[in-house]
Amino acid sequence: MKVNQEMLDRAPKLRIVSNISAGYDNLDIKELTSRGIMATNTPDVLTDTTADAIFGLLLATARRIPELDAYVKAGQWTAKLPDERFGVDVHHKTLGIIGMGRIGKAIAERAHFGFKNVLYHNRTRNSDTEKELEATYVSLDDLLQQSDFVCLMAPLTDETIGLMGKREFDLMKETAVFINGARGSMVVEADLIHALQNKTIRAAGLDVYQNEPLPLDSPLLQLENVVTMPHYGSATQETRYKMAELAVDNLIKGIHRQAPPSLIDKAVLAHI
Ligand SMILES: NC(=O)C1=CN([C@@H]2O[C@H](COP(=O)(O)OP(=O)(O)OC[C@H]3O[C@@H](n4cnc5c(N)ncnc54)[C@H](O)[C@@H]3O)[C@@H](O)[C@H]2O)C=CC1
Ligand SMILES: O=C(O)C(=O)CO
Repeated sequence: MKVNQEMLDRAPKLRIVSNISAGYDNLDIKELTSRGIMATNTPDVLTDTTADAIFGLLLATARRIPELDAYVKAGQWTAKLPDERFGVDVHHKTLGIIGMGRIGKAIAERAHFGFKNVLYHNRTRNSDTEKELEATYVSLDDLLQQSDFVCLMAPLTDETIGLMGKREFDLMKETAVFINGARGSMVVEADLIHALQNKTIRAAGLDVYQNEPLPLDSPLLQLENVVTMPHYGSATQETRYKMAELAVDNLIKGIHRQAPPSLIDKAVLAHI
């Protein structure tokens, strides 16, 4: 839900907005802070769960697992699997991660022994991750040109909206797979669809979309080289419970005008 000026005008007594998600692109943080309203999110508790899901999406897309599951269940497996159904190797390839934050790093940990190289692009370099996981910092263009798998895991901001468009998909290898575990609006969806339809990239694994739930007339639903998930990254029973607990802790602290554990903009404390 968008929390913007119009909504805030209708809530003059509001003290805190407790978001149950790590991403907070739905919140106007500047406006909230200027009104002395705290804003919180639920990072960390969902990091490994989301990394598992996005890594699973990567494997499923490369090895076409959902398509082959449907093939077996439809009774089409009546002879040797035809070559056209084969997937592509993941091991000993190059993974490029855009946004080496908490979840990006957890994905890099999972890739460390399986991939040949992990490249990353981030707002700032992370020398600990470079040492620990032998990840290499590169420019965005180098990452797009060199990676066999490109995984988007940065936040949606004014800077990252539409980050992946025609120019970026054109830079990717024709054999590369694109994975989006971050936010749909970081991708110009029409350009992604064009790249997939024209096979200028091999495939995409998507957990997030420009419009959610994904509209039934989306061309993405017609493409064999797309694996979809329903914004599912953090969706396990255990993790959703931890997110709810953290959101409640944040809320109770905020109501009592105390600093919540995951306060997004600490500058707000000067206004309360
Ligand atoms: N698919 C899902 O279910 C989920 C999606 N998410 C999305 O993943 C995002 C990342 O989550 P975390 O890793 O917890 O956040 P984080 O804040 O730990 O990491 C984000 C990283 O992206 C980097 N970054 C920011 N702007 C960038 C830019 N222009 N180019 C490259 N890197 C940039 C930051 O420096 C930071 O290292 C969230 O903002 C949310 O949108 C988060 C959880 C679940
Ligand atoms: O936490 C987030 O940002 C999500 O996308 C859902 O868990």
